[in-house]
Amino acid sequence: MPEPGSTAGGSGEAGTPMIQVEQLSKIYGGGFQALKEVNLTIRRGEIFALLGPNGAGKTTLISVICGLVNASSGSVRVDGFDNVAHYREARERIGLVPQELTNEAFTTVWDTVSFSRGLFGKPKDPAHIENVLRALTLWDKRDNRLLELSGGMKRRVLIAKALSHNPQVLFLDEPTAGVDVELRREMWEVVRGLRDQGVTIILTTHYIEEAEEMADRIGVIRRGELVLVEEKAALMRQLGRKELTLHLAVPLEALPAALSGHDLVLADEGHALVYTYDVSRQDEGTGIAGLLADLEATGIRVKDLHTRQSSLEEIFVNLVRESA
Ligand SMILES: Nc1ncnc2c1ncn2[C@@H]1O[C@H](COP(=O)(O)OP(=O)(O)OP(=O)(O)O)[C@@H](O)[C@H]1O
Repeated sequence: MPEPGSTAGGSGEAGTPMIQVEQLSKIYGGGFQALKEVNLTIRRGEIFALLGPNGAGKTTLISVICGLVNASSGSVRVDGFDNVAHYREARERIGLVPQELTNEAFTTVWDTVSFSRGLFGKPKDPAHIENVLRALTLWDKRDNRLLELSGGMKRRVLIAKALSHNPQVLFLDEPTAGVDVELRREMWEVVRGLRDQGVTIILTTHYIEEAEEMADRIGVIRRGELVLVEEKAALMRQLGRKELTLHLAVPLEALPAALSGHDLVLADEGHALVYTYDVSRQDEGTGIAGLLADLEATGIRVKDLHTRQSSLEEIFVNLVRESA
């Protein structure tokens, strides 16, 4: 690992991790362990979704990475810089979007975003602030006071503030908590646009739909432990199960013994058979051919059939249940 300040440290080189978390633990004052030996590498330019139930440790993890909460043990590097020994270098690479605006109702959009940049000791850069406001379609509102803005615009102001000092990585803590569907989609567009401009994005969410829609990779945290980190597509493939529903021409009262070797359930008051199989085992065969042959041999006629892939939501629920 390059030492901070060396040629590789903070070089923004493609291929080097944006964030590296090693053996990170956090025990709060009262003795509660909120993080347990978390290891996590965030790649440059990805959208990483940290998913977990209430109280799992999501906010604690991002707070420690951002240097707002001290770790009990372990380390965090941001662009190669240790976030304790080289706090300043690490922190200036990070933008943090909190859930709500605080007490700035009478400030204008322009002033609040410019002020945020100043907090990082960065020289004024009106051209950059203009770019940020334009990218977030806030330019026309630059002279409006925050209290005059809609909920969606306020959320975009939070992002503009976090981007004001040119961070390379943006943390969004529950970016769409409590917002309507339309605004949620608008936020997703904004986040995708930022990723397209090269910003690494880490978001925490309760909404599986949000992770499914947005993320390149997904981490699932539960009781302070990172129980899974996986490419979204691979997660869907590996853990996804598919269901084949066979609608029967003549309803069955019970499952015939001849079919007991298959993973079948009688449904829809005997009008359907539901067969479940692992998508990941498709290479070895799904067992569907054998099932259809056995159905024919038993004289069961199938009227219609359809398949359904389980959603990330089901995968997530199963995962959390399994690690309970
Ligand atoms: N300052 C603190 N002192 C003691 N315990 C804390 C403190 N902050 C958080 N905790 C506890 O640590 C655990 C993790 O909290 P955290 O806020 O990180 O969870 P979260 O996953 O972000 O939850 P949510 O989705 O509800 O925001 C919780 O049990 C919480 O009560």
